[in-house]
Amino acid sequence: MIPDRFCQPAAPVAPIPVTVLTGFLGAGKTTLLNRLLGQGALAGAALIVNEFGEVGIDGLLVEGTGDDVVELNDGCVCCSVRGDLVDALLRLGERRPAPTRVLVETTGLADPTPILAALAAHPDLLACFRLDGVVCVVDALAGPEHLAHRIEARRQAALADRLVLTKADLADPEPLQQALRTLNPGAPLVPLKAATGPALLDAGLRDSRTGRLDADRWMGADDAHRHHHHDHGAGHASVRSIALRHDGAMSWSDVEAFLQFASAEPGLLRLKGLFWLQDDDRPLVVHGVRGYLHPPASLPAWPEGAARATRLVVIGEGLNERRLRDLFAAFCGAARTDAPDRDALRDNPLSVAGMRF
Ligand SMILES: Nc1nc2c(ncn2[C@@H]2O[C@H](COP(=O)(O)OP(=O)(O)OP(=O)(O)O)[C@@H](O)[C@H]2O)c(=O)[nH]1
Repeated sequence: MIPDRFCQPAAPVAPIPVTVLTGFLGAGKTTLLNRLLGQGALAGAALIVNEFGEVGIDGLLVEGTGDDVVELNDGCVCCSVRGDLVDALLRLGERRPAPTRVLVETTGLADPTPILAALAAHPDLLACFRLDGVVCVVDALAGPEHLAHRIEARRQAALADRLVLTKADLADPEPLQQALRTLNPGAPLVPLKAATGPALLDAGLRDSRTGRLDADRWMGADDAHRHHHHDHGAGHASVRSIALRHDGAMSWSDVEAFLQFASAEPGLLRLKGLFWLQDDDRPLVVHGVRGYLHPPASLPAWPEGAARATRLVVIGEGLNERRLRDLFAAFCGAARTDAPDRDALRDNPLSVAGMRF
């Protein structure tokens, strides 16, 4: 059984979903934001717009939002103004009526991971907010170049739950689509013209409008493709996502041990997954950012229509895919002949280091 400390009681007030909108410089984040505002998809939402420079230009470009735009200028949310971001979120959390959603637009150079880490680990933020998803805007014109040469651009795209493709009118989008399929095959790719609230928001495990659990939306539906994905572009493939799946139930101690090893993997940026446990018919949701593992939480039941299976997505930089797969296989009881099994790993945790590189 899972220790009680991991079973979270139902929150008395529904946490406010937070969407992180990211994308490299000039990719079209503000354009997308204005499109969503024009459609009314962000009614009742509050926006936090971050940009470099003392004068908040983006705040002026966001149309018709009145008081609900908080500008964080002169720094980047992922580093110098992270404290300001936390303060801005906490103030929004105290507002009554509470915003229906908060959308944080990052600067084009931001690494979204520290923002996700703050949402996962800051106790006051955890009480009011939940990360709904990361939307990343990528442009067909400059995107392939940025993905090839800028680590920030690759991080943003790899961490995304939804990718929005812009400037397909200016350049053939095929090279960009190919690069994204390698980097993050699980995230749906939505053309700007088709970008709507339903296509981009509510990317979390629970649909905020219906309260329904939807594992496919959360994990990215293209599981099969990702499962069989191999590293094609060795030169620039250092940031990427890896999917793991096991169709049998696992013991809690195996899950715990696997998570301990996996969250210590160098280069880990994000880990999300559902575990099927032997002694518990409720799925266990796990969410990790960098080395921090959010306390696993049991859902009341399996999402309707979802097959019972353990499914994980691991996103990271320079991840050792082979070692991760071997670790996962070991704790699923399916160790490969030339890799240590779960008992060997438990007896001698250092043997992880000895696994193939
Ligand atoms: N032709 C064309 N232009 C676009 C498209 N999407 C965005 N743009 C233009 O690209 C420029 C940059 O778009 P923004 O929305 O300001 O990009 P951003 O990501 O917010 O930019 P930064 O805040 O500087 O990082 C603007 O001139 C947009 O009008 C598109 O799909 N097609």
